[in-house]
Amino acid sequence: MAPSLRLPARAALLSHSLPEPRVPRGPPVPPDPSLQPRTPHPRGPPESSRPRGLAEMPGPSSTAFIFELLCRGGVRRLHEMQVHGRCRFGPLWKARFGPVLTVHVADPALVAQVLRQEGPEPSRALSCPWKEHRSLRGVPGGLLTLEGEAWRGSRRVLARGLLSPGAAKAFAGPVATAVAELVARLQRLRRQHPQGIVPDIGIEFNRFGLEAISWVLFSSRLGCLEDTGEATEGVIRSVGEVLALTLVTMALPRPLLRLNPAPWDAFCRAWDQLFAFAKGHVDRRVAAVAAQGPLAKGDMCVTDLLARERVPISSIYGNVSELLLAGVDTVASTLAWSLYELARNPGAQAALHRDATAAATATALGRLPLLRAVVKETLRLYPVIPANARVVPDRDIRVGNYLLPRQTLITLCHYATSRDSRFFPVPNAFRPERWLRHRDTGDAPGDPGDTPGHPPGTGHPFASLPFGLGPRSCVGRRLAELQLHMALAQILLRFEVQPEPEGGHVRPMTRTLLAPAAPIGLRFLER
Ligand code: HEM
Repeated sequence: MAPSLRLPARAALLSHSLPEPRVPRGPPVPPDPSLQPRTPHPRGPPESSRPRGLAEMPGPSSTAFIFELLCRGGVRRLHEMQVHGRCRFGPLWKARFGPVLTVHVADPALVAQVLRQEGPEPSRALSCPWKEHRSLRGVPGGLLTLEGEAWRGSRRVLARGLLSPGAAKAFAGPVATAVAELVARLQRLRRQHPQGIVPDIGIEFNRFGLEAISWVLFSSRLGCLEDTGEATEGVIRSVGEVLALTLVTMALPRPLLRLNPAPWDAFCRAWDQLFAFAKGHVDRRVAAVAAQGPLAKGDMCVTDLLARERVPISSIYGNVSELLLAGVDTVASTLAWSLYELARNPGAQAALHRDATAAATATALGRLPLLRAVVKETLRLYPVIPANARVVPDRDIRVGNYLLPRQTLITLCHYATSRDSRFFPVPNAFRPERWLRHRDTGDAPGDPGDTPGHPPGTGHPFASLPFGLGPRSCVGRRLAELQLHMALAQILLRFEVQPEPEGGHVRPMTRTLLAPAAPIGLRFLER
């Protein structure tokens, strides 16, 4: 079990004493000019006694920022703009994203300050296109968009089903089947190519993500990984469109959006398709269970859990639609980046293959310290959610030298903090060993997962927070880690993975999530 998932413990951790940020130790940090903040503050910026107001905070002018976003492709480079913003303005700056003013926080100690002061019902946004879609259609949303008491009710049920210690066990069977189908598909695809190349592994991992999450949500076997699985491509496309259009619809000034409603219409259509798909499968499952009689606990999917708690059917639709969105590309991108890096780092791949071969059972496989370290390092370099958000609760809060008024939107710059050379020496290098202890014992207390993203000996506990933290953190974390660990281990047991000979360097791009900017092609050699 990943101890970091014990929610009450983590809530207590947040409200009382967070581990003091550690000053980086170890070898001197080679300078990385592109990533150096204007003023280095290993323990966070020093605070003056009288906090300043928002008006005094630095930041780009609104026109310059909008120009950068819309005319110079900045929406796709938002993650890089975090790094540039920190270099130019320091660890706190303000900018206008569309109609909304947001304060960027790009220092782990300041991220800790924000999270320490969030209330029991944290909010990520006052308004956003996803919420606008729900209110336009008059349908309830799910965990991603609900707030307050409604959020708390759904969160309680879903956390019990997805984050409790038994959750991973309950989903291990379906995930193992999906992994076996993925490996078989990779084998078929590699045989179709003279050099054993699969030209776009992202698509294959999207299919895997949808197959696994559909089983977990509604016990539906979709057959996404079979050769005839094209029927589900529409769902994958809809997820992609929602993600691609979210930031555009958010950043475009409202008058422009009214003049050219095409992006907004396409965005709503994509969400409608996801809701329709989810509704079909929820209805089918509810009818099947009604006909079949009471279920054993181990046979329950998320739809069953929500129905058992008498959650209204429209809220079940909203919740599973949003879980569907959250569960496909997140896992797929992380798998793609992990294999991309392992293909380019044959030493790490060979070490992981050695450990995986020696593991006697599937459980031992999932607990391999190096496997967990590979996933942590991948998520440090490519945090799926490069920027998270929080709304200041109903009172002003102090962050660094500034007093942020209630309801201010805060952008937590996770991409910038997780590539900060003060906390991760040679920050752009893939080095899973940063996360290993000398005598790493996997899941024992004190595992790096215990504190949020804290590599032993160097880092800062808030420098890499790929699943967020606190009561609003990722509810799918346990399921995601299960899928990532199982899929990576089985792929590496079966294949040696090499870069595509003609393939170049693939950069990340922001598409709401951080995704590969070009297809990742890899060569799979049978072991
Ligand atoms: C590598 C995979 C994943 C990563 C890195 C990831 C990351 C995140 C992050 C950073 C957040 C925001 C947390 C916060 O605000 O503190 C989040 C929220 C969420 N994630 Fe994930 N996620 C992943 C996979 C999944 C999966 C597989 C599911 C579905 C089962 C899922 C469902 C959700 C939901 C519903 C929320 C909103 C939680 C709430 O507001 O209460 N995620 N995720």
